Order: sequence, then structure tokens, then C-alpha cells
Amino acid sequence: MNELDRLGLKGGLVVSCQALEHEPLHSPYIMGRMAVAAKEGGAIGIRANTAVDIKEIKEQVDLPVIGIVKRNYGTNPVFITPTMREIDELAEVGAEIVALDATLRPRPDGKTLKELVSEIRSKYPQLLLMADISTTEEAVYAENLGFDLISSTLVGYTEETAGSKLYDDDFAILKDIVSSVKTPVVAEGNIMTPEMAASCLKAGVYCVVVGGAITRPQQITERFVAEIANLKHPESSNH
Ligand SMILES: CC(=O)N[C@H](C=O)[C@@H](O)[C@H](O)[C@H](O)COP(=O)(O)O
Repeated sequence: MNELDRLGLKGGLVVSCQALEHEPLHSPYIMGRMAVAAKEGGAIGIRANTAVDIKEIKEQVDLPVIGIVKRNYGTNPVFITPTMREIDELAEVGAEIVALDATLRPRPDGKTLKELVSEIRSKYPQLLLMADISTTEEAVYAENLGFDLISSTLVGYTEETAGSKLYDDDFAILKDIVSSVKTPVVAEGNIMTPEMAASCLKAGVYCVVVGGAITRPQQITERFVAEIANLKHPESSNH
């Protein structure tokens, strides 16, 4: 059994417990409780943002953590674990897997993705690396660089893919990625229902990451409110 399979994520649900500074649940304590709730519900892993949140989550649950640090560097669009600084923070708190932006866009420190990956491999050989990508081309490149996992996290969140959603055309992009690489693929991004999560697993992904639909109550409330508003004013939904 390889290092990745030993973590026990295969075929299961990873819950992303994240709340940015501007969000109502922003707090390591609350993210720790979210992780406990996720574990009670049967989650087999947690995805989390920042060293402080991960530290708290690791004190609360014994599940493997996919760690990221979201940090903006000026106007550069790469914000998920962009540089070695964020990798160092995540390694220090013991994230088993580190996810990083693996798009082909220039990074804020001017390093190429290839350079960053080889630096991480020599500094932290035990760390498993997840490539957060937005296109099949990026997935294939990430596989060539030797990433341990490839996640659809950034589909719809880059200039090139803006306007698309992971679930478009019955998860066509996800299926294309799965059939183009041998590396385990993670389905992540806009998976809003249990049925959608099951469809992703049926499409051959290694595991599924769900965030907002479980841990961002403001998003969940918004969907209820939108549906109710639609009932009251059906004609306005066309505008
Ligand atoms: C694009 C981006 O910043 N994605 C972030 C990556 O960690 C998180 O904000 C998402 O919540 C996570 O990917 C899970 O996706 P969803 O919350 O849609 O289930």
C-alpha cells in the first residue's frame, strides 16, 4: 500500500472547513468544531486553510488534513499556497497533504511550478502533494511533475475557465481529466448535493471534497432564499 492509500481517503468524503476573514464563521475554534461535526457525519478527511486552523483541527480530530494557505501577493491571481513560505507553514503544523495552485499561470515569486515542486520534494520528501488545477492540460502537466493527487478545485476560478462549473454537462470536464491521467483525481468545487458527490465517484475519482454545501451556512441559506424568492416571483427568475 502506498503512502496515499494509507491515509484512507479512497472512495470517501473530505469536508473542507474554511472561513476567510470576511466570512461569518472565521475562527479556528469554529473550524475545529466543523471538523468534529464532519467526522461524526462520516468524513474521512478534512481540507483546511491556514496553519492556525489546521493546528486547531488536528487537536480536535485524528483525520488526515489537506492543508492550504490562501494568500494574495499583489495582483497575481495565484492564491492557493503560492510559494514556499506557505508550504513551510503547512509542513510545520503537520498537514499530511499539501494542495497548491498548479495552473500554468506565472507565480508571484517568479518560480515555475516545476521549480517549486522539486524544491518541496527535496525539503519535505514525506509530504504528499495535491495539484489544484482548472483544465485537463494542467492536470496532464501536474501528472508529469509527479503530483500525488490532482484536484479539480480551480475549474471555473481562472480567467481561462471563468463561467464554467465542475458539474456542467454532467461533469464532462471531470470525466475528461479522469480519462487523461493515471494519477488519482479528486473532485472538488461546487459539489452541492450527496447525489453530485456520488456521480463524481461513479465517474472514477479517488475521493470527493465538499466545502460550502456543508460548512458555509451563508451559502446554504442563500440557496433556500433564492428558491423561495423564485416561488414568489417566478417571472423575475428570467432576468
Ligand atoms: C476556488 C477556491 O478558492 N476554492 C477553495 C479551495 O480550497 C475553497 O474556497 C472551496 O471551498 C473548496 O475548494 C471546496 O469547494 P466548495 O466550497 O465549492 O465545495
